[in-house]
Amino acid sequence: MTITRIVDFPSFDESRNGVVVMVEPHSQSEQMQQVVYRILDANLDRAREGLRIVEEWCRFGLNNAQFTGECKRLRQDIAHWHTAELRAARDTPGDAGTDLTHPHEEKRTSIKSVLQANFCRVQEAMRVLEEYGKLHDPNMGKAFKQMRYQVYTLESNLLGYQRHQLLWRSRLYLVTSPAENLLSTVEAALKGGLTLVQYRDKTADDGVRLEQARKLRQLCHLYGALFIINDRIDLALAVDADGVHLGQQDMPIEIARQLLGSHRIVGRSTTNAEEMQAALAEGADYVGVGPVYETPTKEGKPAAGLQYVSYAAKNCSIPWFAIGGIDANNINDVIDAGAQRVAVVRSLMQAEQPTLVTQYLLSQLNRIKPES
Ligand SMILES: Cc1ncc(COP(=O)(O)OP(=O)(O)O)c(N)n1
Ligand SMILES: Cc1ncsc1CCOP(=O)(O)O
Ligand SMILES: [Mg+2]
Repeated sequence: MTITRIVDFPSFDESRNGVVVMVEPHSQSEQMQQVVYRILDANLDRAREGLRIVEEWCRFGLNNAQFTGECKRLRQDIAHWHTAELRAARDTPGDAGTDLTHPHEEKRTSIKSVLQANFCRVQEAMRVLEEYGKLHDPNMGKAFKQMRYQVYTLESNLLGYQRHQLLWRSRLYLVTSPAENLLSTVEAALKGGLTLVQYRDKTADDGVRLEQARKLRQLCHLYGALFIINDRIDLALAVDADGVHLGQQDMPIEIARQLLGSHRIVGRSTTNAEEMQAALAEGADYVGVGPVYETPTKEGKPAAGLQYVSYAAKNCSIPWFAIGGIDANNINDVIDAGAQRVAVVRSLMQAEQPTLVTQYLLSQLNRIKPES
């Protein structure tokens, strides 16, 4: 081991595999400045790279000029701070952190997890830039604080946008009923192409509901499907669901919005024209239309009939799902009355082969041209 000079920062001595490094006779403050520059340089790169990854999805995946533009502008703002002075401090071979990866970095299961990980990376880097930036230039701390909040807003807007896009694309909606094989049935339907699931259990204890909702949310997100909770805003928040479904006897939409914000989905049941107009005026994201036929799943509730389906087809400007007694035998009658989307309970929950039934129902619904 060669020791030329004891420096003021022990970490400098230990930074290269235990070998004490030759240190130029810099002053303590010059050495400290180099360390800060290296931190800033590394985190400026990290923030720009993370944003670039998000930007590529906004551009090629979503084809969305607004989100792409926001990512690009943020990258340019970051680049403005990446001066030659900071770049000159780079010392990649001497950086003990370059080989370190987290197991999660190797394993991303969906676009969503790629985006989440990279938003997190950008936000962390910006927090570092905010704190260490203050030592370099007082304006740098302020600038990165603002940018970090802009990134939080971008993330939340992007998530909300993707949720609503998927809602509009969804043609089939599974509303669950209590079952021993709840998870495997839902998974089988997801394998058939289902993209929208509502957890509905009117009798279980909250502990059970919480556990099942958590598992279902994870499962749905693994398959890229939306996960909605029936009736309970608190449960939707507790499990970070994509939204809530509220009936006429449940919470007002306005309260749901206050609690869930605009990025989560709020659905409303409607049985007649008046309820539909109210749901539209109150800002529902989608409505249930039915029961189309009488059904044991909603014992005692009179059928609204196919006339109401036709009314919805002519008058509803948001996604709407015909519900109640719909199965593989009568789905084409419902489609002929004007439905482009349907919700079912028994047809899938009691199916022997939920994957095949999902595929069949979707094949019928996908024959209809999407609304312009
Ligand atoms: C998609 C969809 N439409 C209607 C309903 C019924 O909701 P609600 O009237 O609140 O009755 P319950 O489901 O709570 O018994 C629904 N759940 N989903
Ligand atoms: C929850 C609900 N709301 C109106 S009809 C209905 C139940 C539909 O169940 P099924 O598809 O088994 O007839
Ligand atoms: Mg309800």
